[in-house]
Amino acid sequence: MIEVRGLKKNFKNFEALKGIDFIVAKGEVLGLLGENGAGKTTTLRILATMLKPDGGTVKLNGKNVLDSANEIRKEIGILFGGESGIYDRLTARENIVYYGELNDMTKDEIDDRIKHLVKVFNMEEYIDRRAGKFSKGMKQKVAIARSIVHNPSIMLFDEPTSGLDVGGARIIQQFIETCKAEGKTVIFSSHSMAEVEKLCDRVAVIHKGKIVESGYLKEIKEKYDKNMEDLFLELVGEGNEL
Ligand SMILES: Nc1ncnc2c1ncn2[C@@H]1O[C@H](COP(=O)(O)OP(=O)(O)OP(=O)(O)O)[C@@H](O)[C@H]1O
Repeated sequence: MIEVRGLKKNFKNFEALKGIDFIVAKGEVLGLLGENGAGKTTTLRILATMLKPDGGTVKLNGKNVLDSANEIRKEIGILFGGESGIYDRLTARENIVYYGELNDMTKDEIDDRIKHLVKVFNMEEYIDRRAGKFSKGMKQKVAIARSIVHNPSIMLFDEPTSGLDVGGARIIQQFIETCKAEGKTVIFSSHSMAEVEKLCDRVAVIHKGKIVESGYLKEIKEKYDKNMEDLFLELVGEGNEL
């Protein structure tokens, strides 16, 4: 469960978040939508305890980011888009072990979990090879496996499919569906309306640091009687001049 109420964040005197509210229940996927610079990454970084909020309340599984950051980190998995962040000089296994150790797992716990993840992601052939020569798709799988080595109940994705080809994006989308099926609480940001329509239960649209619409995708689509793309453009006030 994720609860965000009145969340504010300033960078010097620039108000990046001006009082954001949304909730995501266990087993639900929330799509965070917004144009470049709207505040999506800032919101996700606060949820991931990487940035401190300046106002409002942010709770993950009932724990406040301001006083329970260490506990929260054990309950969240983070997959941010762009470079996978996999260490080229380490093998796939070593990359995953390293994250397990960062999450205070014992060697036996890590070994058991890797056995499971290798099967789930078909990594048998390359789990003990150095990551330097891996394809983007292989690196993506290692990055996913690493993000869930500690079996978190909450997953945060920031534009996870940006820059990936169709196959790579499909791996991530299927992973998001698996997270939902396993009852995890999921938030992901995206610029792809097709992806949002496919994966989300709820959406929250951010515009210039404010939520301009949020709720269940189905209800919002009924309310506006529009496809996601037209609806999004109407909400963020773009395209009207065409
Ligand atoms: N560390 C920082 N210092 C100053 N300004 C920042 C900082 N981080 C973000 N901002 C500003 O805050 C605003 C929101 O940025 P944010 O990265 O959250 O947007 P976003 O919705 O994730 O955009 P994108 O889709 O381009 O990734 C932007 O105007 C950005 O320039």
